[in-house]
Amino acid sequence: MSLPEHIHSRSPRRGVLLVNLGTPDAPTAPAIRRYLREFLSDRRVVEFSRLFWLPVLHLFILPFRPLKLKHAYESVWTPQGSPLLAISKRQRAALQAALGPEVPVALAMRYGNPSIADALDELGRQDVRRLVVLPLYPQYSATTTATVLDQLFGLLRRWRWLPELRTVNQYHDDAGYIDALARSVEAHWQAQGRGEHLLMSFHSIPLAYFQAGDPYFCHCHKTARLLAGRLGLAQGQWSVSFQSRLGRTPWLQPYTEPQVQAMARQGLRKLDVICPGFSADCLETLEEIALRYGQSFRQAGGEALRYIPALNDEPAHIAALEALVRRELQGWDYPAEGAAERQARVERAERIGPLD
Ligand SMILES: C=CC1=C(C)c2cc3[nH]c(cc4nc(cc5[nH]c(cc1n2)c(C)c5CCC(=O)O)C(CCC(=O)O)=C4C)c(C)c3C=C
Ligand SMILES: [Fe+2]
Ligand SMILES: [Fe+2]
Repeated sequence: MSLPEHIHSRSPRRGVLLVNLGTPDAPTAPAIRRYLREFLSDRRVVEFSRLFWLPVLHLFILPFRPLKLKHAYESVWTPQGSPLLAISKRQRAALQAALGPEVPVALAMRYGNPSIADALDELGRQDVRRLVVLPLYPQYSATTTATVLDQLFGLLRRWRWLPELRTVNQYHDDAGYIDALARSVEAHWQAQGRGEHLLMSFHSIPLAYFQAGDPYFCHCHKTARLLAGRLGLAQGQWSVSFQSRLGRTPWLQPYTEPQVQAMARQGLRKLDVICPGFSADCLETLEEIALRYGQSFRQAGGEALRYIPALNDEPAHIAALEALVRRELQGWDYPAEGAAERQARVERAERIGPLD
């Protein structure tokens, strides 16, 4: 007897959810304030006791920081909006093209818009029942990857019929990712000549989080080692630093800005800087590194800090993301079993018998 066709021939629809950090809706103080309020109220990001932190946030940060950040955001804003969102949309479209229309790809931001809630609804409407979630953070951190998953699982608590889920935890040592980084450095060297040193700058996190077990610092160093190896760089030709710290507690070191200044003072003229932890260019790369630290480097006597763009929607990057997603999708892609295979399996189970 054979089973009716529909029982084994149609498998549930698969889909992909890309998630990045998020960015304000506009380069204005109110929009930046809304964004920072959501971001900096996240307990995964700021672990201080709420009793201490909420008054500090609402009295000392939210009234002032948006006014300062407004100019920074204005300096990088594009006709398509915030660079982070504009680039993320291109990444989504490119990955959608690579995977084909059978596997819908949605984009969400952990803070701000488009929200994870909206993206989940969109995937639900497309009848997706098997979902691969790819947070666009190559190095795992509780402050980034984990909070994306917290938010996702929190939203799903209200769903009756949960989708099957696979989550990509990190891809800091993935061959396709390292290869895409190496190609982008080589393309930069081709176009502008080789700098005297390659600085790999990652977003910092509070030192206490590392000491409590966050693997982020180790992931950053492994990415850097693999990239240097792939580029054939010798010791002294490359180094690692950490940028974008906030507040007064110690964060992962060495800090990028003093590092860049020290290199200029030691006589370095042309410095190449790459930020491998940022899958898309954003305020922290375009304004902080390229503009601000570029200036600090020149003021300290350097000639040029050459920022190497993030992987963005480079074909090698999209190919790497596609491979990560396909690896997860493949487990759901098993071929339907024929009658003979099923019979063989039943006989094998009978030979083993009940193990009482
Ligand atoms: C206060 C704590 C913060 C932690 C911890 C943190 C970790 C972290 N952030 C990124 C990636 C990005 N951060 C960006 C901006 C940004 N980050 C923080 C604070 C922390 N980040 C703030 C307050 C801001 C806003 C800007 C500012 O106030 O300086 C961005 C850019 C957003 C954009 O709009 O372009 C990214 C991307 C990572 C990867 C990370 C930990 C590993
Ligand atoms: Fe950040
Ligand atoms: Fe910053």
